[in-house]
Amino acid sequence: MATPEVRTSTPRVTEGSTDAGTVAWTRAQTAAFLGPRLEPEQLARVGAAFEGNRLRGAYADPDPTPVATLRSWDAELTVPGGTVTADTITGIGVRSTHRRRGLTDRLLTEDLGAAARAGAAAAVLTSTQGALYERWGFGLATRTRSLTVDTARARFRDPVARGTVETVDRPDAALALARPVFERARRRHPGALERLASQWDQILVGAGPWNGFEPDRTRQVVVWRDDDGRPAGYVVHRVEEGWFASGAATLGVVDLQVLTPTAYVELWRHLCSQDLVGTVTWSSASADEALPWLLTDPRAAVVGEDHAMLWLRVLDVPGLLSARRYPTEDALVLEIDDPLGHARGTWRLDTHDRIAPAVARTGGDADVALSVTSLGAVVLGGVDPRTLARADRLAERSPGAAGRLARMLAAPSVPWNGTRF
Ligand SMILES: CC(=O)SCCNC(=O)CCNC(=O)[C@H](O)C(C)(C)COP(=O)(O)OP(=O)(O)OC[C@H]1O[C@@H](n2cnc3c(N)ncnc32)[C@H](O)[C@@H]1OP(=O)(O)O
Repeated sequence: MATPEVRTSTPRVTEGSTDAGTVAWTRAQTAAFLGPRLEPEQLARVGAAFEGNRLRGAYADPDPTPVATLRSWDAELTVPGGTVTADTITGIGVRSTHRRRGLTDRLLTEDLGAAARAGAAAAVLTSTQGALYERWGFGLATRTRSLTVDTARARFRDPVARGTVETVDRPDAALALARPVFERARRRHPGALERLASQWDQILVGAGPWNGFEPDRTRQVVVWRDDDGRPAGYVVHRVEEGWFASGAATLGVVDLQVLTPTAYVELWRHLCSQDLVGTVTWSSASADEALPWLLTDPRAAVVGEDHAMLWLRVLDVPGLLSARRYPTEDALVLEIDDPLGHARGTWRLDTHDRIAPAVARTGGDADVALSVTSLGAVVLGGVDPRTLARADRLAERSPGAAGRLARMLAAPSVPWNGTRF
C-alpha cells in the first residue's frame, strides 16, 4: 500500500456552504472519534466552526477522505505573569483500518515543526489517553479536580448575599457579557487558553460537529453584577439528571469564571439555592477551589477525582521562559533533551531582572538535566521539580538545584485550564 501523503488545508465557506475538502476531513475525524454521521446540512456548517484553523490530513489518493486527521490553531496561552502563542492541537484521529502505522507520528511531527517555524513558543493539547503524547515531548501541565455539592447541606458562612444575579437567555447576549469576563479571568490562570468562537458555541449552546450541532436545551447562563452593575462573573450550567424521578436534579457546571472573590461566592450561592436541585457537580474545577472553605460544613462540597487536562510541549525555550515571570532571583543552567530537537540544548535561565528574565544558550555545566516532557510539566508551576526528581524524571546535577528550580518556577496561582478541546 502506498504511503499516504500529508496535506494541510483551511476551511472555506462559499454562500453558506463548506468546501468539499473540509467536509471530507470532518467526516474522517468524526468517524475516528466514533461520532455521529453528519447530514449534509450539518456538514454545511462545519466550515464556520473551523474558521481559521489548520486542517491536516493524511490522504491515500485518490480517496478524497483522509485516513488520518489533525486540527490546530494559534491561541494565547497564559503563563505566570504573561502570555505566549501556543499551537493548539485537537482532532487527532486515524481511520480504524490505518492505525499503528505511524500516521499520527507524521501528522504531529509536521504540525509541531510548522508551529516552531511560525514562532509558537509551545504546543498544547488535551488527550483522550494518558500514555500517548509524552513520546512527542508533551508534559502534563495542568490538572482539574471534580467538585460535587450537596445543596441541602450547603450553608454559606457569610449568610448575606451581595450584588445581583441575572439569567441571560439569548446566546449572543450571554456571549457579550461572558466573553469580557473570561478575557480578564483567563490571564490570571497559568494554563488558560484564549477561546475560538466555536468553543464559545460549545460552552454556551452545547452545539458542534461532535453532536450534529444539536443544542443542549437545558443550558443556562447566569451573570453576577457588583453593586455598580458591572459583570464580574458568570456560570454556565446544564441539567445532568432531571428532577422528575427523584425530585432533586443534578446541575452540571460547564464553565464558571470570576473576577472577584465575591462573584465566586455569589455564583455558588445561586447554584446551591435552586429549587428542584439536590446536587451541583463540576468536573473541570481547579485543584484549589475555595468552595469548601466558604461553607459552614465543608463536607457539603466533596472534592473528588483529579484529571489530566492540559499537556504542554515546549517549542521555543527562550520564547517561553522569558515570557513568564519568576518569584525568586536566581540563575540556573538547564540541560534539555528533546528527540525532535526544538528545545534541545543547555540553557542558562537568569531571573535576577524580575521584569526581563534572560535565557540564553550556554556551554556551562548544567545544574538540572531534564527531558522536554518534564520541562512541559514544570514550566507553568503545576508540579514541583523535586517530585519529578524523585520519579527519576529530572536529574539534579548541582546540590539543591531542583529546590531552587521549584522556587523559581512557583506560580502565583495553581495552573488551571477549564476548557477541554
Ligand atoms: C489531541 C487529541 O486529539 S487526543 C485524541 C486521540 N484520538 C483518539 O483517541 C481517536 C481514536 N484513536 C486513534 O485515532 C488512533 O489510534 C490514535 C490517534 C490514538 C493513534 O494513531 P496511530 O496513527 O495509530 O499512532 P501511530 O501509529 O503514529 O503511533 C505512534 C506511537 O504511539 C503509540 N500509540 C498509538 N496509539 C496508542 C495508544 N492508544 N496508547 C499508547 N500508545 C499508543 C504507538 O505504539 C507508537 O509508538 P512507537 O513509536 O513506540 O511504536
